[in-house]
Amino acid sequence: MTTPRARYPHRHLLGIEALDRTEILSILDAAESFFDVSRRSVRKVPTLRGKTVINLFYEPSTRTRTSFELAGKRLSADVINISVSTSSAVKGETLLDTVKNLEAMCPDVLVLRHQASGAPHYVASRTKAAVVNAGDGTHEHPTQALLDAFTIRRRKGRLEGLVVAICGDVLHSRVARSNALLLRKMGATVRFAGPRTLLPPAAESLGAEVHDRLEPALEGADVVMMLRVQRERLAGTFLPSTREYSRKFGLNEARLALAAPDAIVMHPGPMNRGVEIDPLVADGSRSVILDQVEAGVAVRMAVLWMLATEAEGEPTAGA
Ligand SMILES: N[C@@H](CC(=O)O)C(=O)O
Ligand SMILES: NC(=O)OP(=O)(O)O
Repeated sequence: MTTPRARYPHRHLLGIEALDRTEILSILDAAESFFDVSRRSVRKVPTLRGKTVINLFYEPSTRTRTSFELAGKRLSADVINISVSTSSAVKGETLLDTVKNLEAMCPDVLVLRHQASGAPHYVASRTKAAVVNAGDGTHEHPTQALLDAFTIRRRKGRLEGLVVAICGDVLHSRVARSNALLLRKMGATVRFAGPRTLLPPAAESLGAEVHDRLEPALEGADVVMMLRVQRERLAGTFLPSTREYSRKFGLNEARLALAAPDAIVMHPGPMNRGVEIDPLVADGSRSVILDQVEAGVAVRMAVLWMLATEAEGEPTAGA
């Protein structure tokens, strides 16, 4: 297996905001080279033998935590998972104390999900380990945007010039924010759509068109990305009722017909079936939702490889 030489001059992966186009392409190309190993079409590789990855998750996760674990294991790293509900955080230990204690065990990479926006940035400036943001509050989820870009590029052959509609609870979505940043850097057009109460006030600053109805955003779109209503972050009444939300903002087959004939449907998961997406669409022939999950392992392999080998100079993968 050969992996392209990486161009990734950062010590951490905290957000898409700090990456340029070449660095994004570098990660996507490295992920391509790891794809066969990630799918187990090829035996695992010894690239990160002797390295340690710690997954520290303060919020629930199925896809991100599992795929970081698999990614590390397929690269032969030692991977430790810490679920905060069974850690000493429940006894009152602070985030920084937890990180300092983990650091004493010499991890190379710390993968952190936290409910506070900015938590990975705070930790990154206080630890020797490379930090990966696995989702911080309503801020960023960079590896999700990278795996989404990987999935789109595989299906469409490019990112540049595509029209991507990102629909639903944009306000609370770190996925929407990271995707908008990445897609704009790669030359795609981004449209946000959702009820006014779930659209961020500064959406235009992300370079996105903003619509308070789904239909104009879907018109001719190449990619339709639906978002979950993040009830855990709703601090008040943002929605009249789930039924009305689904009637006005749910993606069904009739609405999907407004998009380009070869449009693909995405969702970062977890889905609320029957709320933001009709099961017929979620399981339909245009859905690439499980391809996104599959891509997550290859993309996270690329990210771990770049960060864990960064200290040793320009990385080239072992095989
Ligand atoms: N799983 C994604 C999206 C979601 O939860 O709706 C996240 O953690 O941001
Ligand atoms: N897409 C995503 O981040 O899923 P999880 O919350 O299950 O990790």
